[in-house]
Formats: sequence, C-alpha cells, structure tokens
Amino acid sequence: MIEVQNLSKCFQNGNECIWAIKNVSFHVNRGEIFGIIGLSGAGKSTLIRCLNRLEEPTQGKIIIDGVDITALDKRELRAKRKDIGMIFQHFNLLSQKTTYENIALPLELAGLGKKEINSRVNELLEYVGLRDKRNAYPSQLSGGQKQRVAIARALANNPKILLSDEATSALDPKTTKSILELLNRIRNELGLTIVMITHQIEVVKDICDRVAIMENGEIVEINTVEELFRRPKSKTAKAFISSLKSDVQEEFVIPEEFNGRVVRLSFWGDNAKKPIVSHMIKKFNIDVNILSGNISQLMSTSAGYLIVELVGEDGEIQAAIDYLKSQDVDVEVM
Ligand SMILES: Nc1ncnc2c1ncn2[C@@H]1O[C@H](COP(=O)(O)OP(=O)(O)OP(=O)(O)O)[C@@H](O)[C@H]1O
Repeated sequence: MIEVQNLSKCFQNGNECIWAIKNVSFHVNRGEIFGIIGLSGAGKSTLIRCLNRLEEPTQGKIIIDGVDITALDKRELRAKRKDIGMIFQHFNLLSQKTTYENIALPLELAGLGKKEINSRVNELLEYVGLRDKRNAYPSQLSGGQKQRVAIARALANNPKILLSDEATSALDPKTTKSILELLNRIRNELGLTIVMITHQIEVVKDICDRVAIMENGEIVEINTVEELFRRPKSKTAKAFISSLKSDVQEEFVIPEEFNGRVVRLSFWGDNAKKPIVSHMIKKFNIDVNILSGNISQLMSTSAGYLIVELVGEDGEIQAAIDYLKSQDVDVEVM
C-alpha cells in the first residue's frame, strides 16, 4: 500500500545540511496500523510529513497504491491528498468555526453541495460520537472531543490512509485509550491503513500491528509488536519496553550477584497465561527465585518475561531449561 524507498530529508541551514531523515526504507500493508516510534528529534514528524509531501523529501521515493507521489505535480498531488487524511497532536481545528463547520470544510473544498455536505457531516458526527456537539466551538470541547472532530474532518473525503502525528500525546491516558479504540474501529470497519508516529510505547502496545523504531533519522528496527515485546533487537526498543515497567526494572538484575543460574524467560500468546513455571518446579528438583517479571497485554495477544534464578544441581537445571524450551518458552541464560 505504502512503499518508502531510500527516503532522505535535508533541512538547509545556511551552507549546512541537517539530515532529519537518512536513507529510510519500509513498507506498510493495506489495512495495517503501522507505528513509528522514537525519541524527540529522531525525525518522526519529518518522516510522516514527507508521506503526503507536507514536507518535500530531498531524495527517495514514496509509492502509494502504485503511484510515486514524489513525482506528482501540484495539481496531481492535491488530488492524491484526498486519499490521505491526517490528524495532529494539537488538533489544528479552526477556532472560529463550529464542530459542524470544521468537518464540513474539506467537503466544501471538494466542491460538494450543501445537502450532500449536511448528510456526510451528520454521518461523521454520529460515527465519532459527537452529535450533541455539532454547534460547539473548539474552545468549548475537551481535548478528546477536539481530536474526534479532527478525526471526523480527516475522514470526510473517504481517504484510504490516515496519518496520525502524535494524535494522543496531548491527552490523558483514559482519553488516549478511547481515541485509540476509535482509530482501531476506523481500521476494522472502514478498512483504512493507518500510519502513526508516537513517542509513547503504550500506544504501540495497544494498537499497532508493526512498528519502526527511529533513531537519529534512521530506522534501526522494524518488527511486529509481538516480536518487539518478545525479542526487541535495538537498544532503543529495549529502552522503550523497559520504560513500560514502572514497578520492576529488568535492567537492574545482575546475574553475578546470584549463586544459581539466572535466566530470562520470554512467554507470549497462550504461553503467557499457562502455569508453565509451576509445572517446572513440580517436575524437577530445583528451587526458583523470581527476580523480575512482567506481562503486557498487546492488541491481539499477551507477551511477558520473567527473570528467575534456578538453584539446584546442574543436571536438574539443564533438564528444567530443556523442559521450558519444549513448552515453547524462549530461555536466555544471562
Ligand atoms: N524546519 C526545520 N528546519 C531545520 N531543522 C529541522 C526542521 N524540522 C525539523 N528539523 C530537525 O530535524 C530533526 C528531526 O526533527 P523531527 O521534528 O522530525 O523529530 P521528531 O522525532 O518528530 O521529534 P519531536 O517528537 O520532538 O517532534 C531534528 O534535529 C530537528 O531539529
């Protein structure tokens, strides 16, 4: 659906070139919710703004539904942009216009008649749950309501793609959940492909299918969210995941401080809910000392890890580890 090939973006600063995006390539499948996560300054905003050419790429290609949008002239680009809705962290609503008028705007620009506009806006108000706010001005709405207006406006022309630029960053956790639920519904019911940038790993965990990790203008890892939680590859991904665990810090376990064998067990899917460790203790003559652990509920599954110290005879410990592996648990001796 979206194919990004060797994309680079340079911001000219006098004679100097600041490379905000450096030779980035990835693809997004139709109907996918694709996250791009990174710390501040990683290049996320620049990257997502290149996808609809709000920012002009310096090098590379962006192919959407077979059309190279980097090769389009202004008129062709305007037409193509109808397929690409966008929402922003600070909503970008027009403060002098009501909810109704904000949502109607792209329809007016597309040249629709009053009657058609009225029926489409009503449909959208219903869809985002804001029927009773049609005459309210943005200043009379909560953050979550403003984002719903922005989402309705982005959907007005029936786009195929929705770009989300930190859409939940200004919202509290409960409102964030409700907006993410709405985005998921939009993907499932309307079949949109969603690309979202965020610095919140919670957002990735709750809604994304796959994620790209950005660092200094480069993508350092692309992974399914399940794999990301199960086996993060990059340092940045590991740091994001451990930042989720506010109560236990995996990083603080120092194996040398323990006499037994310290192992990290990774569970996912149904395994995260089975009493595999308890079975292991009953089956083998070993003691198990739990040092750290966490289970995360991902959108479609669970993933978790447990760091344990296994104490006992070498042969028993090895047999216990073999048993865990036979139960499809990843075992990493630390
Ligand atoms: N218009 C611009 N002119 C010059 N440099 C820019 C411009 N926009 C972004 N940059 C630089 O490009 C790099 C990437 O910025 P970008 O805003 O894309 O990062 P980000 O990951 O979205 O960060 P944040 O989450 O803080 O917005 C930064 O070093 C930034 O200073």
